Amino acid sequence: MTAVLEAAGLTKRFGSVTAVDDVTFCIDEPGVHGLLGRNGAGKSTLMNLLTGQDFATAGKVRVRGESPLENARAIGEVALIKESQVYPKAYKGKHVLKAASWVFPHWDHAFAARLVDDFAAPLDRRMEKLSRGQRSAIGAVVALASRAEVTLLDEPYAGLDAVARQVFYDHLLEDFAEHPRTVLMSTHLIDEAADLFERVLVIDHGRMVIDASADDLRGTALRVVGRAEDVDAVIGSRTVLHREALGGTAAVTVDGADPALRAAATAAGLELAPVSLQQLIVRRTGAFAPEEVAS
Ligand SMILES: Nc1ncnc2c1ncn2[C@@H]1O[C@H](COP(=O)(O)OP(=O)(O)OP(=O)(O)O)[C@@H](O)[C@H]1O
Repeated sequence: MTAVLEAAGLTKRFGSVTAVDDVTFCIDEPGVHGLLGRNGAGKSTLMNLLTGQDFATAGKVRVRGESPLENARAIGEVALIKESQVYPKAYKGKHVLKAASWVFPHWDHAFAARLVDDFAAPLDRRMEKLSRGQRSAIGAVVALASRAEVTLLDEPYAGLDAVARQVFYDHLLEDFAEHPRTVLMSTHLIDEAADLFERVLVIDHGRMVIDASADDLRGTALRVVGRAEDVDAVIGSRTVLHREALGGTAAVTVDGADPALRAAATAAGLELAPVSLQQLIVRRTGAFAPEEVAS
């Protein structure tokens, strides 16, 4: 089966900055996936490479088995929605939607009209005059109504308020259920979007540091809370991702959530709590020191 998105040894350097560093991954099933990482980690650069908007310094990228740089036929099957999108000067929202309806063969006009209402997207004003949230609203309409087989969303709703973001999540899940496709979305609002993700790719200093199913990932860490001495005895030599201490009490996030740890913690009367995807990624990427990358 041909992979939908594939990168092998993908590298992009801008002078002395390695924005994407030897990244390899393969997505071969429809699903909504997260591309996460800190500011400057390389997410936008990776998305630009995946959509042929930039050239790789080294490595290979394939979208539905073909190079995005050479495959003009695939243009309507791959959508990249990004906050930094530049529009022709005279373009209004209605022009953006009209152009999108020409480019994307699966464009759904009725769905687009419903989305315009739900996001209160202004269609008759120039794009350059719109607020950040209004521009995001137009982007959200294109992201959803295009129904492109491969949809890359680079912080698509950065300007949207909480209500509009929830509208976006609801529409994405509902429409995805009826029209399965591959969606790769970058966001900094990890906890908010976490339930959407089947798989999570985390990039740090250009390197892919996590590529796992969201469920598996959540099960890889545990927070153990209680008397500091008891907590330390139970966690033993396991890797500590984070530690908070107050008086004699400690709350320790441990890398590893094996049954032995759970049993020992329960027997010691310690409190066990799951670690959210956001906490886990913050702990893992926070602990990823630049020296480790260089070595
Ligand atoms: N055109 C460019 N010229 C020089 N450096 C660049 C260019 N584009 C990106 N970079 C650098 O590459 C690195 C990765 O940037 P990128 O925009 O991909 O990060 P990001 O993960 O999308 O960040 P953010 O979450 O802040 O949007 C950064 O150090 C950035 O400064």
